[in-house]
Amino acid sequence: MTQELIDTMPALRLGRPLVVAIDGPSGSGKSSVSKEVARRLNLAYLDTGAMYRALTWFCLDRGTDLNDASAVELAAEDMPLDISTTPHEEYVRVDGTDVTAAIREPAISSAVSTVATTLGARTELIRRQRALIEKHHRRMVVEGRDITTVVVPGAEVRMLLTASEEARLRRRGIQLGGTQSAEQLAAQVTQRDAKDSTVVNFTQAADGVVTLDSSDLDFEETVTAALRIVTKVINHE
Ligand SMILES: Nc1ncnc2c1ncn2[C@@H]1O[C@H](COP(=O)(O)OP(=O)(O)O)[C@@H](O)[C@H]1O
Ligand SMILES: Nc1ccn([C@H]2C[C@H](O)[C@@H](COP(=O)(O)OP(=O)(O)O)O2)c(=O)n1
Repeated sequence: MTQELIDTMPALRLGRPLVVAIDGPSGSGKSSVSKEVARRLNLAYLDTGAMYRALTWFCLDRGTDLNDASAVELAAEDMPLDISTTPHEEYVRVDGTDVTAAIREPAISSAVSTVATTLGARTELIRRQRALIEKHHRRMVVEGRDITTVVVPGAEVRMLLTASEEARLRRRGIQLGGTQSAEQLAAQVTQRDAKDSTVVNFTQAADGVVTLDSSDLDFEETVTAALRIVTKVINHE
């Protein structure tokens, strides 16, 4: 299946730029699906949410007041961040400390929206995201909330991955090993999305952005549907 798809994509074989931008709400499957799409298409991969999470970890670690916008902006500029850009290995390091697991803790999930709604911090992280995309010669799957609209509006492929709220809460619950109550899950998914939506729109597809609703698809079906969208868009079908 993948090889057949790749054979129909001259843009992939010739090494031309191919940015696949994927946005969507929490629990829609962005990270897992984007990573698998990158693996199958042999592209680099960037999880921009992990950058906002790393900045939140950095601020909390050094005692920065998350409600002090200038301090958070300064922290964004100061943060020595080393993040994986391959779908084959996941790591996030801040000033040499491996924070890969720590940034997924509920404490970070509850604090990250405050950091992500600090506009100065966004400007700095977006600058770093664009630099990483250029470093990889614009051959990358990039996922987040504002990739299709702000970070790379000129991406070759732009996709909004959605799923019903019920599906997203269920998936996140399973992912966290059933450790979270319904209230905790709602705080980490629904309420966080509501707060994040105040600075970026990831609930409606912008012009030229293809919506993929994964509510009734399993993981493999979602990956296949995403690959079909890539093929279709770059082959101008
Ligand atoms: N289509 C799908 N059907 C069922 N589970 C899925 C699907 N897509 C993703 N998942 C699972 O849902 C969980 C949340 O996905 P994740 O990629 O972390 O979402 P996001 O990055 O959008 O928050 C993961 O455990 C993932 O394996
Ligand atoms: N491009 C992005 C990516 C993430 N964010 C924000 C929104 C989220 O609350 C946090 C963490 O993002 P992440 O993708 O890890 O969140 P989920 O695990 O999908 O719930 O960062 C953002 O504002 N812009």
